[in-house]
Amino acid sequence: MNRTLGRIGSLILRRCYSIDYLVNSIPKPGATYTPRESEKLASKKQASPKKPKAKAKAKKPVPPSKLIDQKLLLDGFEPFTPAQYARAQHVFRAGKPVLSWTLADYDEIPDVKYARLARERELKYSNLDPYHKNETTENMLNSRKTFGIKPDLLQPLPEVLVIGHTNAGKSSLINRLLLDKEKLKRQDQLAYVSARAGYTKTMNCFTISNKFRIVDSPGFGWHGEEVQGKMVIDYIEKRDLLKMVYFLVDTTAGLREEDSAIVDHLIELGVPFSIIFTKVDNPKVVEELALTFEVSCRKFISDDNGVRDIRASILDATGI
Ligand SMILES: Nc1nc2c(ncn2[C@@H]2O[C@H](COP(=O)(O)OP(=O)(O)OP(=O)(O)O)[C@@H](O)[C@H]2O)c(=O)[nH]1
Ligand SMILES: [Mg+2]
Repeated sequence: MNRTLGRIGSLILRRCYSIDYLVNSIPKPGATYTPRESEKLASKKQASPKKPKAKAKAKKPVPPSKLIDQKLLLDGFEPFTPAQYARAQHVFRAGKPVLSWTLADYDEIPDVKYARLARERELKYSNLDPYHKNETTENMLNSRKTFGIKPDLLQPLPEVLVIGHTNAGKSSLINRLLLDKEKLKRQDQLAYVSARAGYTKTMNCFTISNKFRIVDSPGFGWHGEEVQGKMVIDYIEKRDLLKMVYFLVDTTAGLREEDSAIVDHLIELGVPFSIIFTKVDNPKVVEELALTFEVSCRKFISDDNGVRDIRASILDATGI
């Protein structure tokens, strides 16, 4: 376990994101928060009598996290330019997500299936002896028939995949990325969310504005099923269009053995991935997580900023 963590810290972890979902535990810009000891020392001058006042003001249903604070937000992620962020927000907000496919078998992905059927057809006609070949068979061979599949589905678009343990928050994240916050009611969800582990049973692919695709996946581990895992692994191993894997780690559960195994596999395959820490609205687990990751996971970002970062990252990864 330690070996894997070390590798994540030093080599692979391209970027850490965390999503504060549902509960707003992060002080909003302009809001007050309780400074940490290090900050107090750093800014002795500013330790003005205003602070107790500020403390008294901070009456929120959920107290601000000790680790996620304004300072961390400020020196948090700056990997993208303001223009990139703005563009990402625009693309996601204006984009119309469409469910393109929902499957439990890699070979049934429309373009994969099409390629297979086309190969089979070619084989069939190439085996015909010249005497039996006629114009019709030639036409069949060269035809761009889609075998009944909507041509749009065959259009190659860059894809990103969301994976993680069951209940890690994959479908929640996808909803959060694709829908406005106000629309996050159950009836408006694109990817169904449930407290029951193992809820998503298929890989579900959403196409956004015909530009790129985001794929939700069934979780592995507790209540996950082998056959579902096979499709996800097939997809990771074979899918040329895959540009980035977003690997979700539920901070309330910590990094599990299964997580380490998948991370190892991603490393072996050389598939680019980013880790997203979910459920960071519990300050206690965040504290533990920060201790575990120490250097590599110092920065936590708020709900909106987190979503903004991931959106920008998706555009970056897909080259949109
Ligand atoms: N507090 C909190 N709860 C969350 C967060 N993200 C997801 N949840 C909850 O966690 C549970 C599981 O969320 P899902 O999005 O269905 O998780 P999943 O990874 O898609 O799960 P499977 O489809 O079963 O693999 C739901 O009850 C969500 O409301 C978060 O950031 N904070
Ligand atoms: Mg799900």
